Amino acid sequence: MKPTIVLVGRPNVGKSTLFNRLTKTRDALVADQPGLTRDRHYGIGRVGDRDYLVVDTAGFDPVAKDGIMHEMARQAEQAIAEADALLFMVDGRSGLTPHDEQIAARLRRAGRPVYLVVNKSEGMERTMVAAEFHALGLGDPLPVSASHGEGVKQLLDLVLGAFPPDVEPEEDEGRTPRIAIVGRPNVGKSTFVNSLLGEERVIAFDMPGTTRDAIAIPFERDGRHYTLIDTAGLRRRGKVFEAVEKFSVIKTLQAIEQANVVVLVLDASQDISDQDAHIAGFILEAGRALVVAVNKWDDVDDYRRELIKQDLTRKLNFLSFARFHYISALKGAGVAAVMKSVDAAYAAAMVNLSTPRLTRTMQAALAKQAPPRHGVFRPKMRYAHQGGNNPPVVVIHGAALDHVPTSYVRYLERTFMEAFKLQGTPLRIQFRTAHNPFIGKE
Ligand SMILES: Nc1nc2c(ncn2[C@@H]2O[C@H](COP(=O)(O)OP(=O)(O)OP(=O)(O)O)[C@@H](O)[C@H]2O)c(=O)[nH]1
Ligand SMILES: Nc1nc2c(ncn2[C@@H]2O[C@H](COP(=O)(O)OP(=O)(O)OP(=O)(O)O)[C@@H](O)[C@H]2O)c(=O)[nH]1
Repeated sequence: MKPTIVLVGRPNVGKSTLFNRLTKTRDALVADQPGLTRDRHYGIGRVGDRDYLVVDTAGFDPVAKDGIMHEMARQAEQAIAEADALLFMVDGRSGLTPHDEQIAARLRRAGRPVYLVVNKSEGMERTMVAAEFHALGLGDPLPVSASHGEGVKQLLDLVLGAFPPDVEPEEDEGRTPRIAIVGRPNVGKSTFVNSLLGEERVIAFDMPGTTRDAIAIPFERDGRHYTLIDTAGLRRRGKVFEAVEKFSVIKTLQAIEQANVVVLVLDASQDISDQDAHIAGFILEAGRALVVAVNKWDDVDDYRRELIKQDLTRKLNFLSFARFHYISALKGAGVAAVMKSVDAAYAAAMVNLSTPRLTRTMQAALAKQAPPRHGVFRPKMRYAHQGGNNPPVVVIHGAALDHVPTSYVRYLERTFMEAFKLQGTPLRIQFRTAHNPFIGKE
């Protein structure tokens, strides 16, 4: 499970600046997807081989009692409650303020590890910066400069060092697909889960409750085994499951990270919102296989159906690798079709691609359309092999591969996906440039 790091501090101390630095996307090519807008408050980060989630509680103000400030405070409270580590940011240039003291008082009661981060401390004497903030009683002040990047690596090492290493579960053949059903509030997730699990067998359903891990519900459908990653603390009441917790972005993101296949539920009776697009963006960034279920199809007329299809094309074009289904969870219509696509997407995400076939496919693509020259360099691609699953990673070896344009990478992605008939999973390409002086010479 990825640790969740939550940034707290009064306005203007540099939270967004640190957030941006901590979530510089792990994969620059993903960030280049047309139409993908990143959420400004929730992000995925990586240092070395460790992933983590970052939440920026911009606007957190424990003093605000009403209006929009109150709503933001409520969201910040939820984030604090779900945090694994809290980074309390203060401003080393303006010094300690009463507002800082109020926030500190709140955080001392949070029952979570708090790191006191003194920002804007570039060019300042370390002991000087730290001195006055010691008074907050939150341990050693940690000087950083978010805008210059100083001290950020050390901070991350300290914070992440407190968590056990994240061991990815072995993806052997005997494993069952892990599925997460996600979507914004009220789109019909619980209804979908009930339709899915209702008449099917739920195998031994125990709830640990105390572990950090999300609850997993094993079930069987048409003779196949799956594990449902729960996003909202589903509890069984009689024959149906219902959510016992409010919608949680953090739990949604963690479920996405832990799943093999994500079912993104959308509401056909509403326009695609920023929140839908942000959740979709995370699924892509996390590299998860995906099936989109456009729900409440029973509730909309032909005109509305046409509109929602246009809206989907316009706003979620970057999900074109996924299969879309138009369903009614309430009537159970389309749920079986969604599960067929889940199976196909899982198979695609876990595919084994042989080196000779990958290399042949790559060579055919090169023959059809060569990568463009970059200055005096002509990229040379020698061979390809598979570098991972979920998503499948194709590693291409060669020379002068640093400047292959995004459009060409997309062309290669499409070529591999079509050649191997991969449906429902994104595919990543990585380049390895050999530093052998003889490679790349004509
Ligand atoms: N000198 C210096 N300035 C910084 C540093 N980090 C951020 N700033 C500046 O501080 C100002 C506020 O930064 P933001 O990241 O927007 O602060 P914030 O805490 O997100 O503010 P809110 O969104 O209002 O909560 C900006 O002008 C930044 O350029 C730093 O390390 N050193
Ligand atoms: N017409 C119609 N209504 C539906 C359908 N699916 C769900 N609903 C209704 O939409 C509302 C929300 O459904 P839920 O399943 O509770 O939605 P949710 O996404 O789990 O909501 P949260 O728990 O708030 O995240 C309920 O009133 C459902 O009856 C559908 O296929 N058609």
